[in-house]
Parts: sequence; structure tokens; C-alpha cells
Amino acid sequence: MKDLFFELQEKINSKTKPLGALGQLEETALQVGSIQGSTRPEVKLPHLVVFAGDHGIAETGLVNPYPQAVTAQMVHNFIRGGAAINVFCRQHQITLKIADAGVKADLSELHGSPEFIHAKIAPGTRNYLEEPAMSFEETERAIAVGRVIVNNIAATGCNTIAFGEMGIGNSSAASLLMAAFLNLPLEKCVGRGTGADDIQLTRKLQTLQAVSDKHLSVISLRSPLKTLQYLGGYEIAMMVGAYLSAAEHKMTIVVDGFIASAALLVAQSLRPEVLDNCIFGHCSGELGHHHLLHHFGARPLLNLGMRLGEGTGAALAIPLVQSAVLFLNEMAEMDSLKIPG
Ligand SMILES: Cc1cc2ncn([C@H]3O[C@H](COP(=O)(O)O)[C@@H](O)[C@H]3O)c2cc1C
Ligand SMILES: O=C(O)c1cccnc1
Repeated sequence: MKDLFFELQEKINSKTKPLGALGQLEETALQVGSIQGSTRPEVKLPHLVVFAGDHGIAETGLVNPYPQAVTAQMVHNFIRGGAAINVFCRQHQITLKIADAGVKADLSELHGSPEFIHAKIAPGTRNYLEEPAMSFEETERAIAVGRVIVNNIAATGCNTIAFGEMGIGNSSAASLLMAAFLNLPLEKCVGRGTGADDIQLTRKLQTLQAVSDKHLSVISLRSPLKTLQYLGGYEIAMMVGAYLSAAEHKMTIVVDGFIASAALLVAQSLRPEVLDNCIFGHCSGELGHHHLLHHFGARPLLNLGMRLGEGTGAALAIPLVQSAVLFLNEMAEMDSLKIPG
């Protein structure tokens, strides 16, 4: 029996085009075929889940240019359909779900909305300048809930998924996780987030250095779950569970920007094979993302200087994944051409 990878490569090479001429779309077709174990892969019912959660540190204003209240305001905006991620999901017919993983506001008026998933672990994390962001039990529960959310989506027949996030202050959690998991100095991991100016960036870096120093004993334990518990957030932990479940369901996972990639670092350290299912949607403009992509050995599909989060970079890349699958299934083969001579 021929090896699937070889069969896929042969099928790609037999198409009516010069060898390799569809560039990265060819690698994408090869990867999606391998994930689905098929030479006729399909993109079925693509979904995007935005996980929202608040961060205790954001109440101090030391690391975030925008106030914490924006997280809840944006969740309302997602449900009204007015955010960037709504626009792109509508454009590309991606089903959008918004999960309240830990927003510090009463969102009960949204509970009836079909897009809304009530999954609140707690109203915001603790300030990790003072204590661990989450309890260990909360961390494990958030991961478990993330798994259930994706299990339910898999049951609809979806085989292609992306994860976004909303949480004022979460670029800080992502930077801390990156520094801890990759054993890097914070200067290489801390960027401007929503647009910190030079003074705000210096203060953000100093603040996060203090957090990192405080929790050094846990960080040096090199326990992925403990590190996540101390430095992460509810939306990040839920995304970790979502990645793990999506890979188990043999879904194609389209990875978003800096924060989504930091969550993937945690998932990777728990289950390295998750990476086989990941297609990297874009390179974010956030400092550190380039380095993270390099760590994953990833070549992102897009590089538009976007630095928004919400899953927007992944949403824009999903049509490219669809194009990869369609050329594989629909293009004619070379031997169908009547070449004279
Ligand atoms: C209006 C608005 C909409 C957003 N959508 C995503 N983010 C993004 O910015 C936040 C991370 O940046 P930081 O760590 O600097 O707070 C996250 O919520 C992220 O999704 C937004 C931020 C704002 C202000
Ligand atoms: O790349 C991201 O995910 C990102 C960058 C800046 C702010 N929020 C998200």
C-alpha cells in the first residue's frame, strides 16, 4: 500500500500546473490531507470560538493601555455582530461562538443568544503581582470546559476550527507564558499589545519582570499546568483544552496570533502531536510572535501586520485552507491535457 503522504504529493504533482507552482497552498493541501487521512480532504462547517476572560493585573492599569471594562463591552459587541471577527466570519461563512471563560461582568442577559457559551470559571483572574492568577482546580476545570466546547462543535460535523480571544491584559499573560516556556528574557517576549507607548511599554516590562521574579520557584519547576495556573488566564486555559480536543477529533486547527500561539505553547508541552494539526494563519505584528512561530517551525499563511487578536488572522486564513483543498479535489490532471507532439 502506498503511503498517504506519497499519494498526496503525487496527486498534487499531477495537477495541470508546473511542479510546486501553488507554493504554500501545496504544503497546506498536503497537511490537511494528512490530518484527515484522505487524498480527498474537505473543509466542513468551519467554526471559530472566541474565548473571553478578564485579568486581575488589568485593574492596576500597569500593563494595559485600555481599561478592563472593554472586555465585557467587546463581548456585547461580538453578540451584536459589530466586531472585526464578526465581519470576517460573516464574509467567509465561518460559524462564530463566543465563550465567556471568565469575564468580570454579569453577562446573564446574553445567555439566550445562540452564539454565546456560558462557561464562566470565575469573574476575572487574581492579580499575579500578588498571587497565582488561578487556582489549580480552576485551571484544570477551564481546560476541561474548553475540551467540552470543542467536543460539542465536533459533533456538528465541523472539521476545521480556529480559536480567538478577548481579554484586556492578556498580551501580558501570553508574554509571561512565552518567557517561561521558552526560557527567554522578557524583553524578547513583551510587546505593545493594544498599543502601549514607550513609557507604557517600559512600565509593562518592569511590572511583568516583578511577576516573573515573584513566581520564579514555580516557573523553574517546568510544570506546564502550574505555569499556566500562575501566569495564564481563564480564556487561555480554555483555549488549551480546545486545542487538545480539536487535535483528538482530527480537526484542522487554524492558529491566530500572539495570544493564541502562547496558549498553543502550553498545549504543545502537554501533547506535542497537537502541532501536526495546526496551520498558522498569520504572523501578528506583536513583538514575540515571529519568535514563537520560529519555535513552532511554522510558516504563516498571511503577514498583514495585524495585531488585533479575536481570531481575526485565523479567520482570514481559512479561505486559503479552503482553496488548498479545492485545488486538490477539482483541478484537472496533466494527462488530461492534449499536449501536441
Ligand atoms: C477595543 C478592543 C478590541 C479588541 N479586540 C481584541 N483585542 C486584543 O487586545 C487585548 C490584548 O491587549 P492588551 O494586553 O494590551 O490589553 C486582548 O483583549 C486582545 O484580544 C482588543 C483590544 C481592544 C482595546
Ligand atoms: O496577535 C495577537 O493575538 C494580539 C496582538 C495584540 C493585541 N491583541 C492580540
